[in-house]
Amino acid sequence: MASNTKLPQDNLTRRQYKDDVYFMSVALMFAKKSPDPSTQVGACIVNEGGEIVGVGFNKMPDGCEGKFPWKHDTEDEDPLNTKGMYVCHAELNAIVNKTSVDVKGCTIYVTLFPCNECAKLIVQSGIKNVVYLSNKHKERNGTKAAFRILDEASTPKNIICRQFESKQDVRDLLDSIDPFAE
Ligand SMILES: O=c1[nH]c(=O)n([C@H]2C[C@H](O)[C@@H](COP(=O)(O)O)O2)cc1CO
Repeated sequence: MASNTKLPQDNLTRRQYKDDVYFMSVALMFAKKSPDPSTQVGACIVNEGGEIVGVGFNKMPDGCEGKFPWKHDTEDEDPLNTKGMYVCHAELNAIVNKTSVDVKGCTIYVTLFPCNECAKLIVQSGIKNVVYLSNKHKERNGTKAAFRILDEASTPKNIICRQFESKQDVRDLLDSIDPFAE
């Protein structure tokens, strides 16, 4: 990215902006590992020193792969036959897979705006920044409740939640990778 390029989000430093592009790219790559046939979500947690301390994607609980349906709740009226009851969200997996003692003060990059359950986890774990890409489920009550949780918690806990706006820079970064370059 040329140094005179206008930052898409004016309140970000150039360093923060570049970090956003790198870490959202990591979250997107992990999303590709998700077996969910309809929505693959990835999350990447970064500490205040700029180190990745957790990654995750949405998947069934360990040992339960292939044992529960990937059906959406619109496809079966019995909730027990739908994925929502069983799937572990990307944020949960990233938090429980952490390589550090805790994730206090960290930033979570997530490819989809968190649901209410993940918003609770994020707040309780001490994560300070949430950077999300898509908000395709904004009409869902879970998403609306998550907004409320993050918003209300932001005053005492200083949580900052913002949308990632640099999709083209992620494409450019990933396109520029040549694993065989000398
Ligand atoms: O924050 C999230 N993190 C996350 O991993 N997910 C997962 C759960 C499901 O596997 C999938 C959502 O599926 P769908 O878009 O078909 O409702 O994304 C969903 C959300 C928010 O809804």
